[in-house]
Order: sequence, then structure tokens, then C-alpha cells
Amino acid sequence: MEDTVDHLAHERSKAQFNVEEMKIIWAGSLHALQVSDRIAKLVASDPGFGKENRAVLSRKDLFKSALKKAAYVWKRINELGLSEEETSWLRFYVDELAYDYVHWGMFVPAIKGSATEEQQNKWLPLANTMQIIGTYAQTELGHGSNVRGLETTATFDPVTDEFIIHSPTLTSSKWWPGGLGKVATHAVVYAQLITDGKEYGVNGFLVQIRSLDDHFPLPGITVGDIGMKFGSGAFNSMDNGVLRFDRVRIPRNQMLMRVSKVTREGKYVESNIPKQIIYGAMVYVRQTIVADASIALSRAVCIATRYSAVRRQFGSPQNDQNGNGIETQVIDYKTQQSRLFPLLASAYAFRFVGEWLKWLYTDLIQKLEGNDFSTLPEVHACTAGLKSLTTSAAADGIEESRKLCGGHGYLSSSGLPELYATFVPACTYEGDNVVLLLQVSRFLMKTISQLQSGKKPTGTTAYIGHVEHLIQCGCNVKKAEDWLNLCVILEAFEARAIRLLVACAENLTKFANPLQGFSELSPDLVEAAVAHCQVIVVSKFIEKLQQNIQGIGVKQLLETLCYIYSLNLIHKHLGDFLSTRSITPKQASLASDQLRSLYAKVRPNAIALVDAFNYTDHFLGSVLGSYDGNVYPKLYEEAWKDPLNESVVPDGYHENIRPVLKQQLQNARL
Ligand SMILES: CCCCCCCCCC/C=C\CCCCCCC/C=C/C(=O)SCCNC(=O)CCNC(=O)[C@H](O)C(C)(C)COP(=O)(O)OP(=O)(O)OC[C@H]1O[C@@H](n2cnc3c(N)ncnc32)[C@H](O)[C@@H]1OP(=O)(O)O
Ligand SMILES: Cc1cc2nc3c(=O)[nH]c(=O)nc-3n(C[C@H](O)[C@H](O)[C@H](O)COP(=O)(O)OP(=O)(O)OC[C@H]3O[C@@H](n4cnc5c(N)ncnc54)[C@H](O)[C@@H]3O)c2cc1C
Repeated sequence: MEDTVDHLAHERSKAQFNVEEMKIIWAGSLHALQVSDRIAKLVASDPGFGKENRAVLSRKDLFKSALKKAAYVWKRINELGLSEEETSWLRFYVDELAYDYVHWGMFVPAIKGSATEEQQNKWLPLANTMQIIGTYAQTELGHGSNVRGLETTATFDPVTDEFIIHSPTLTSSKWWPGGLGKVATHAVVYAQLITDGKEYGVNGFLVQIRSLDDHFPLPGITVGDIGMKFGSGAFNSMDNGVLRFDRVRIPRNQMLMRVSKVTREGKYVESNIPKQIIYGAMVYVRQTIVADASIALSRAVCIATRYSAVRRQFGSPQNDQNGNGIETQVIDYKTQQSRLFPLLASAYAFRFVGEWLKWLYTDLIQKLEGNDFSTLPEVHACTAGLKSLTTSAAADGIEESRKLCGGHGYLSSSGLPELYATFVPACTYEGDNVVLLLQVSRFLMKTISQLQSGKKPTGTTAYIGHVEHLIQCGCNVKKAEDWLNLCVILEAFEARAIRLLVACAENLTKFANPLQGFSELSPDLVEAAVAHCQVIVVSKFIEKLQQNIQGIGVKQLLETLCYIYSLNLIHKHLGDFLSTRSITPKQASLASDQLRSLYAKVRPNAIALVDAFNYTDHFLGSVLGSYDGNVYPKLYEEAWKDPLNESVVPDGYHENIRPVLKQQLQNARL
């Protein structure tokens, strides 16, 4: 008989805050909570969205199952007449990577961002109704980070009014685009534009790659899948592809011409729109990836927290003299708390900074419509930097969550290995994290150099305008409680960031060649960029706390999490804080003392804090993280489902086990 006991009920009863209100904070609004909750339940109750066995399916079967699910998603969206908001929640909870992620996540945004109105009117209705399926073909075998170095060419032929798309070398083969391998019918292809014998840099072109009748590649096109990727399940449901062009002709009006165009006569004409708008789809996706990072991390933390409350090891004070009695919940070990609770705090921190980044991006789009490009460099730096910071921390946090679950965390049924394998490439796609931090540091060095000309930094760099104060100020913390002051914390982060940035700027002046200086100092520049991004996350968490937060205990708990997030970072980056004299060794030790008290405050609320994510068991996909905490029967049951357990004596016994055993027996007799 099924066990219906809530093994975590006692933990839930200890919560000191209103969980329902916290759910609203996490979701963003009551409306968002209601819609997401309704769609989560719809997905969880529909057998068409079941995700059992993913880890044991062969690549072909996994891919087929992802295709089936993507088609079913599309069918249900249309049958139910879901709104755009409901649709995105549906895809989110279905939780299986397929071509539709890149179609909706990159192909459509690339057309919206880089095509003219006329082009959008032609292509968007086709894409929006999935009469065509698209991919984003930028990266090549030889070049990913260095977009300017792409080799694919698009040469204008004035005789036929066409572009000739060509892959001149092996390394120019498009490599990685998702959905390209087996599904996409069209691609936005990034290529070097050549007209009238001159090169005009990278531009986007809309190219049909497969027939809409029989799905065969069109003449001149070679296309296929690039092969198995890291981990079982995970990104292997996606057909990342390779694509080569042998002088493929497309009409001139399939160059995405919002930013610049080629006339009928072959003249290249630039508009007053910055060229970087061509990279707009990347800015858009980087912003969404910050939200993905908080989801992926919160998911891992939810599993690790629930399991840590169920799992017991060693004796406890309640034991009798013989050590008999109840063992200690591993969540009560201080080491477990010091590893787990900062991750919990980070999940909340990333959620809030992601929410703010979405606002910043929406604001940019509105400004762009009025031809105001002033915030583009800052938005580029914020999306690049925060994508880098949050994905690196989330990937590390998922792996730490696996370790927090001990041996069982390594089982596929814990959900953690696949979550890690699916999420870890986010550190690479949409820009390698180090390359992106170098972009941030370039922006910051420019901001600092402009101080001399009297330009006042604004937005996320406003603190750089207070350079004199921040270079000189000292931290006033004298006892552990003094750290419970958000202004003190923010100033310590700003002081550390600015001191690292100014040191980089000063060191750069020692090089006659600025490019060489930038290259030599790049490890320091990356560290300074991380410090700046941490200022953003901490300050946005603090801004969140200043909003009208309802519900008993909710604000207090969020404050506790904000302190944990910040003080743990001080602990982790102590070298920076000490070497820049932003804090003293004594203050560092007081921060550690304060962290211990903060962990004690979180402990009774830990389960409720992960309940506030409102994840269904279907979405979590983990026997260790299920809501009821009924871990052991689920683990036991799951093991028996493995294909190896379908027969008692394994296939191959007669060929490969019995002869070995016999030989051992004969050897022993000799
Ligand atoms: C059951 C288990 C299932 C588990 C599920 C778990 C769920 C987990 C969550 C996962 C969820 C979803 C997954 C979704 C699927 C995602 C699919 C992935 C799709 C990936 C797509 C891609 O990767 S597309 C390719 C992306 N490529 C890159 O990002 C390349 C990186 N390189 C660059 O961006 C540039 O080339 C670089 C900026 C590095 C160029 O440098 P450089 O050459 O030095 O600079 P220029 O090009 O000359 O630029 C000069 C100026 O332009 C400014 N600038 C640069 N870029 C931008 C920009 N994007 N916007 C605005 N401005 C820009 C730059 O700052 C310079 O300015 P300055 O003023 O002149 O200094
Ligand atoms: C799962 C997945 C999905 C993807 N989907 C798509 C897609 O749909 N469409 C698409 O076009 N692409 C896609 N990509 C490609 C992705 O965008 C690139 O892999 C990414 O931009 C990194 O580029 P790269 O592979 O060339 O890395 P490289 O640049 O070769 O990086 C290798 C190493 O060199 C370092 N490095 C590189 N340049 C510098 C520098 N200037 N300074 C210091 N260090 C440097 C990096 O830090 C890294 O350690 C996908 C990739 C993955 C993994």
C-alpha cells in the first residue's frame, strides 16, 4: 500500500514565516504564482508529459521521445488556447530540451531584433505558427567566442540579386546550433558580408536549409547532428548540428536588414542603429539564462534540503548510553548547513537579480523603439556579467548539492546528475563565462577612464562615481552583530570592487600597448569584473528588501538570506577583501561568527523556504527531493525499474560470466 505520510510535516510545522506569501515573492506576483501553479499541475497530471526512463534511453529513443513531447506540447498549446504567458510556463514545466527551445528562444528573437518591419511581417507569422522551424547558426567549428572571426561568407551577386552563402573551409562549418541536426527547416546564419569585392563584417541571413515537402536538405547543403554530449539524458535530447554551404543562393531580401542593408546595386548602407544590435538575440538570451540559473540552483537546493532533513547519520544527544535511539538529521550538522544554506540564499539572490535584469532588458527594448541606444553598453555588460556569475555559481551549486546528498546523490534517480549535465553548458553557451567577464571589465575600464573627463557613471556603475570615498573608507564593524547592517555590507562590496578596478586601471597605464596590457592583466580584470557583478547582486537583493513585503516573518527571512549570501561571499573571497583592506582580519572572523548565527535562524525554516519554490514532484524529478520526504521506499522501488533488473540472470551470463567462473574453478583445482 502506498505510504501517504508526510515525513517532513514536523519540519514544516517549525516554519516561522508565511510560506504562501513567500511563494508569491518567489513567483514575482500573485498572478504569476496562480498561473504557474495551474500549469505545473496540468503538466504533472498529463501522462503525455511523463519523464521516466530518460537516463536509460538510447540516443535515438531519447531524441524520438523529445520530438514526440515537443509535438504534444504544441498540440496542447493550441487545443487549450494557451496565452503566451501560459505557454512559457508549460514549456518550463515540461522540462525536456528539444528544438523548440532554440526556435522560440533564439530564432524568433533574432528575427524580431535584426529584421526590418517588412521582413518581420513575412517571417514572423510563419515562425509563430511553426510553419517553419528555425535555429540560430552562429558558432562554427573553428570559431565560437570570436564572432568577428567567423568564416562563412555571404557574397552579393548583383546579376541575380542574390547572396551566395558559402563555407570556404572545414573550420567554417556551422557547429552547435540547437535543433539544426535533424529538425530545423530554416536558420538565421551569421556570415561575413561581401559586396562589390569588399568585406563588411558579420551579418545575419535567413536561409532555408530543408525542404518543407520531404525534409531533405536543399541543394548545396550538408547537415547533420554533431554527436553525443556530456551526461545521460540532458542535452542529448537536442540535435545540435553541423551545417555546410556549397554556394547556396538566397534572395537579397533575406539578409536581416534592420541595422544595415545592401541595395539592389550592391551598395552597403549603414543606418544610425549601432551595429551591436545584430548581437541582440544574445543579449536577450543571456538575460533569460540568469533566470534559468536561479531555477536550476533552486531545484538542486530543494532536493538537497529535503533529503538532508530526512537523512540521518550517527548518534544524537537523545541517544541512550549504548548509542541506541534516533540518529542526527544531517541538516543539523553545522558543516552541512554552511554548505547548503549559502546555496539556498544564492537561489533567492539570483531570482531577484534575474527579475531586475528582465526589467532592465524590457526598459532597453522600449528605449530602442525610440532610437535611444544610451543604455545598450550597460545592458550588454549586465547581461554578460550576470549570466557568467550566476551560471558558474549555479553549476557549482548543483554539484555541491549532489555531494550534500552523499552516495544517493550520484544515482540518476536523485535527479541531480541530469540537472547538472543539462545546466553546466550554460557556462559556455551564449558566451564562455570568462570571455563574457572580459567584456564586463572592458566596459568598467572605459567607465573609469571617463571619470577624468567628468562623465558621471549611472545605473549599476553609479558607485564608481564615489571613488574617492570608497577608496578611503573603512569598515566600522566591531562586533558580529554590526554585520547585520545592509549599508555596511554594500559599502564593503563596493569598496572591494572599486579598489580592484582602480588597481587594474592603474596597472594598465604601465603598458605602452593597451591591448597587450589588457591581455597581461586579464586574470585580474576578470576578478574585478566578478567583484562588480557581486555588487549588483547584493544591491538588487537589498532593493528587493525595500519593497512592500507582506506576510509574517517573510521580510525577516529574506533579510537573513541576504546576509548569508553576502557574508558567505566575503568568506569565499576573503583574499580580495583583505588585500584591498576593505575589511580587517578581525572583521572577517566576526563575519564568520555572524554566519553561524544566521544558519541557526534558517535551520527551522529550511524546508519551508524550499517549499516556497512551489515545485511539483514531476518537475523536480527526484526520489530524494519529493515533497513527502518518503525517500527510502522510493529509492528502493526506483532501483527495481532499471532495465538490468528485468532478468534475474543477466544477458551475457553464459558467454562472459560462466566461462570466467569455470576457469577460476579449474585454476583452483590445478
Ligand atoms: C529532466 C532533466 C531536464 C533538466 C532541465 C534542466 C533545466 C536547466 C536549465 C536550462 C534551461 C534552458 C536551456 C535552454 C536551451 C538553451 C539553448 C542554448 C542556445 C545557445 C545558443 C548560443 O550559444 S548562440 C552563440 C552565442 N555566442 C556567443 O555568445 C559568442 C560570444 N562572443 C561575443 O559575444 C562577441 O563576439 C564578443 C563580445 C566576445 C566579441 O568581442 P570583440 O570582438 O572584442 O568585440 P566586438 O565584437 O568588436 O564588439 C565591440 C563593441 O561591441 C560591444 N558588444 C559586444 N557584444 C555586444 C552585445 N551583445 N550587445 C551590445 N554590445 C556588444 C562591446 O562591448 C564593444 O563595445 P565598445 O564600446 O567598443 O567597447
Ligand atoms: C550545449 C550548447 C549549445 C549551443 N547552442 C548553440 C546554438 O544554438 N547556436 C550557436 O551558434 N552556438 C551554440 N553553441 C556554441 C556556443 O555559443 C559556443 O560554444 C560558445 O560561445 C563558446 O565558444 P567556443 O566553443 O568557441 O569556445 P572557445 O572560445 O574556443 O573557448 C575555449 C577556451 O578559450 C578561452 N578563451 C577564448 N577566447 C578567449 C579570450 N579572448 N581571452 C581569454 N580566454 C579566452 C575560453 O575561456 C575557454 O576556456 C552551443 C554550445 C553548447 C555547449
